[in-house]
Amino acid sequence: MAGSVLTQIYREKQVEELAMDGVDEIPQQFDITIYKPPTAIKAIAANSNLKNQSIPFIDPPVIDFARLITSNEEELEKYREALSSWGCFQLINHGMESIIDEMRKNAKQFFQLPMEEKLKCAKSANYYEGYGNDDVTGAQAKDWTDRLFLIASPEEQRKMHLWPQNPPSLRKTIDECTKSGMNMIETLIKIAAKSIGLEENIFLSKCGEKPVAHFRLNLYPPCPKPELVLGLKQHTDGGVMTLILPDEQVGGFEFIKDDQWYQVHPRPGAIEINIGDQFEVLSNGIFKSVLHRVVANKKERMSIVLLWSPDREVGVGPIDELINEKRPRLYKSVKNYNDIIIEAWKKGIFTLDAMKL
Ligand SMILES: O=C(O)CCC(=O)C(=O)O
Ligand SMILES: [Fe+2]
Repeated sequence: MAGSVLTQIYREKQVEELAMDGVDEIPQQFDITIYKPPTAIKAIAANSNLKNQSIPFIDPPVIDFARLITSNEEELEKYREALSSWGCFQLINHGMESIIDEMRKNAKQFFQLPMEEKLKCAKSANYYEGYGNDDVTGAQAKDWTDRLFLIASPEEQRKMHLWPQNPPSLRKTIDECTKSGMNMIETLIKIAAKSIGLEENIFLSKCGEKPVAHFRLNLYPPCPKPELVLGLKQHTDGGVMTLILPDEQVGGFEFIKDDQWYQVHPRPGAIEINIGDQFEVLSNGIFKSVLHRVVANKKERMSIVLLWSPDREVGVGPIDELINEKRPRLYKSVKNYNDIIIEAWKKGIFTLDAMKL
């Protein structure tokens, strides 16, 4: 294909190649001291100076899935607190251990392939799916990461030419991981409704027939000057819930709680779950979408992420049951939240701010 020949000749290097070149100086386009966060993000990230500040550790709530599904009162209370005050939690006893092992093995094998092989799935400049770095405008720094980003569900929306053929089991593993991850998230969404005294299908029934799952394999190559870059800039996830398989050896995930950044020690065996913007919108602000980022490191780090979003054709807004005199409607209703996310991501503004009435 002529397009791919051009990509081979003119393409920018992937972050992994910069890391392998052994660059001493961070290329300007990654340098967060040159490209400052846009205004909206500046206020909240005022205390986010990475150079001179050590970020305190915190352990987000640990939720036992096996206990949660039996409607154990204590677990439900912890879960409600995680959804409404933290925006993130760690899920244990989830039953996904073997597929997670398989997924991590396959993801690692993919990133270890020669660049030429990975570039068979290269993303194009103006569209997010495929293998490569993210798109930014001139106003912000690029993230120190290479990722494979795919729509994994519904099946008919998959773009198979962007799905790697190597390692040979990767496609099947992503498929299985998507199916069990989506089931898990849908169960968690039901229990979230029950935890605040609502009928269990109340949120899911507003998300349409064909929820969307985005799948991301993130590689954060070793960085010679981690204090000058971010692995992934501060953002909220746009969907309802996100399932993250963090690197169990190398930390880097940080999030904001009560206006303070915290870092998390990866907990072996746990799945990290984030609440996304559309759960905050559906719950009229009761559940909190968590602002988070990934810092860079001198060591390589890998994470695997599944983002669950409503059907694109469905308008998502606060549910009637959570709007009343005491809690007036906070957000408008929109379709195609993904388009809003991508535009906001490029401009560096918060998507939720664009949703406020
Ligand atoms: O790498 C991580 O731990 C988090 C990744 C993340 O926030 C994302 O892909 O949206
Ligand atoms: Fe995220």
